Amino acid sequence: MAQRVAVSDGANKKTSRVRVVVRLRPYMGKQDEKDEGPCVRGLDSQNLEIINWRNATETVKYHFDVIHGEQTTQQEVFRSVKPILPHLLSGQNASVFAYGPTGAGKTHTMMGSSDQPGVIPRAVREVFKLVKAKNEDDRWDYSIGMSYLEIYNEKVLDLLSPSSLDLPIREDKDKNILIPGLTHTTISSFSDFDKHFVPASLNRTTASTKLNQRSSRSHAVLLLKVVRTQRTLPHRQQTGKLYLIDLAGSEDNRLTGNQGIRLKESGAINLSLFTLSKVVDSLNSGTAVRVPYRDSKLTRLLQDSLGGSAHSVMITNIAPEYKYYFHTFGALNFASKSKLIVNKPFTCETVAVLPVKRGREGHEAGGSGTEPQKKRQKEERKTEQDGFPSSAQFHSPSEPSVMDRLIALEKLMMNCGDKDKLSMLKDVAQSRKEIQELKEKQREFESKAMLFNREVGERSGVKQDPAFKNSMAPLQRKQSTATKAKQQAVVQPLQVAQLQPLQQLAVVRKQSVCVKKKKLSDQVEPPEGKENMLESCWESQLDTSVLEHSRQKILHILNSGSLKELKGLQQIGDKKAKLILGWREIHGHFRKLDDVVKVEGMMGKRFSSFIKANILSVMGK
Ligand SMILES: Nc1ncnc2c1ncn2[C@@H]1O[C@H](COP(=O)(O)OP(=O)(O)OP(=O)(O)O)[C@@H](O)[C@H]1O
Repeated sequence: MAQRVAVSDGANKKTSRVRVVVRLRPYMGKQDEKDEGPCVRGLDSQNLEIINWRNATETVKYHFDVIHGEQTTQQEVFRSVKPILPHLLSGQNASVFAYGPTGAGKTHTMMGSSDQPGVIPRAVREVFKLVKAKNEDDRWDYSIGMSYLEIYNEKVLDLLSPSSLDLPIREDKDKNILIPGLTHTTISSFSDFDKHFVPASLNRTTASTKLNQRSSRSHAVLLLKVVRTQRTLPHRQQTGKLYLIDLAGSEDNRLTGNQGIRLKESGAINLSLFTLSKVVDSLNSGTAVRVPYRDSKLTRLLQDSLGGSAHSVMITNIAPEYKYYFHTFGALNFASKSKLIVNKPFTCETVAVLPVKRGREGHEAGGSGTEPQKKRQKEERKTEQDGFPSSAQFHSPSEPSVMDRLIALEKLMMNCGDKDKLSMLKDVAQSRKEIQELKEKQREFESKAMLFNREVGERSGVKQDPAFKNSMAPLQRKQSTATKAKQQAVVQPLQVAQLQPLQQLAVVRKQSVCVKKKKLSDQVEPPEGKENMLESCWESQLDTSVLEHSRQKILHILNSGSLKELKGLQQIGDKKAKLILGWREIHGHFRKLDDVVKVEGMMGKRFSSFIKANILSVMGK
């Protein structure tokens, strides 16, 4: 039996945060989807941007430890994992897990194929290499063992012993997570590992869905244990555990076409991933009384590898296609939260009273030591101290209302119950439809604006947030070839003209009512007595297409303008601009200009005066 030794090594107190790596896979879908362009793209080795779902002219930018673009090789991805592996040899835990939507490349990243091996085979090979190097000049003996399990429908199944039933997850007095009855096999070389791993992987539950022909329906966890024992008395023993986890993908059943058993699996997958996000939330908040690890088998198992004792790397896999958009967005938000978690590595050490058993087959029998629970729980809740910004700061949209909207959406997605989440997904689908309609309107409006600009020989310019400036073309959805074929009209990119200052718009009026520019601004506040006449007939004197154009311009500012842009409208001060932003937060977009009456204080005369002042102002300028 091994006796536990308390570890009080000062060096072990240093914190280690979860490294977050994002991998964008290449296009896998149809040509049509490729023609639309990506909804997300890397900007450099640490930053990426994704289209803002509420306003396609904006993008949301994230900062991560590493961004691996579409062309990244398996070897390059492994470079993000390699540095944590040496910790195993000194009794510390480590974990690597792949997270992301179904079909985004998690299994490719973790398992890979024979010609493109993924993180798991590479990590195992590296651990053997490290041990070999140590063995030559060390005072310790090393042994490596493996376990392999899947969590399917909230059941823990032993992949090395497929006939076994659901296994319990236990915790020892030192908060080590154990699975009594789980096969633990000692392995002596990489080929020995391969011999067990390859057939066991075939036992994993997979099925075909609309999004992925071979979709993992379970979370697969490979556990690699490195035990080192001192050659001389007192035969100290240290155990380092490495979890390599290929999570099942987060799913949208409308996209996967799941029904029956697939739907049930999907429910279990989404629920456990949802719990994982709640755990991340609690760990980040630093105030949670209870981190809900126990709410799912997955989080229970990850307890000592996330926010616990391990060095962790999370690889977030994302896909470029628009159909993955909301899952990609969710995955990025989840990933940016994980950056805030602080792990406290520690050395897990025991004293070997009896000689170490080196049997080929065994069962996980007990824990190896950890530091006291209270101290660790306290440490788990601490947030990152290393100067990285919070998730809210990572979202760097160009103005606060957008950021608030994103945070609100994120909170809703993360905090609502499973049932609510489904209705939330419906809402999101509805919003998506509305965005599409709005975009159509915007395109129509922009092509008109372009036409006007050409007529008056004005040059159009694109307003761009300096923080987002780069040499790349703006990220925007293009029409797929199929849609293009259907549509006759020439559509200008969304960015053009949409964010132009009002001044740059052309003024086109009916010849009969052509009023000089200066006079127009006078008309905003008409002389007494003439107000009624102007109230009733000013609109009828204007060219209808110009009128409509101006209305659309104002509507666009109302729907997507920042606080500053809203305050640039006539008769909108700070308070009104905030009320408009607030209305947008709750209700979304104004469908038509007249909807602005729904904003507090914009009824009756105020409304007509607001409309008139702004239309005339747009035209006058
Ligand atoms: N970086 C990549 N390069 C080339 N092909 C890739 C890459 N990433 C993924 N693929 C391919 O995309 C498809 C889906 O990938 P994969 O099965 O790894 O997704 P997944 O995220 O594990 O999905 P699920 O959660 O449904 O299991 C596979 O055919 C895979 O080979």
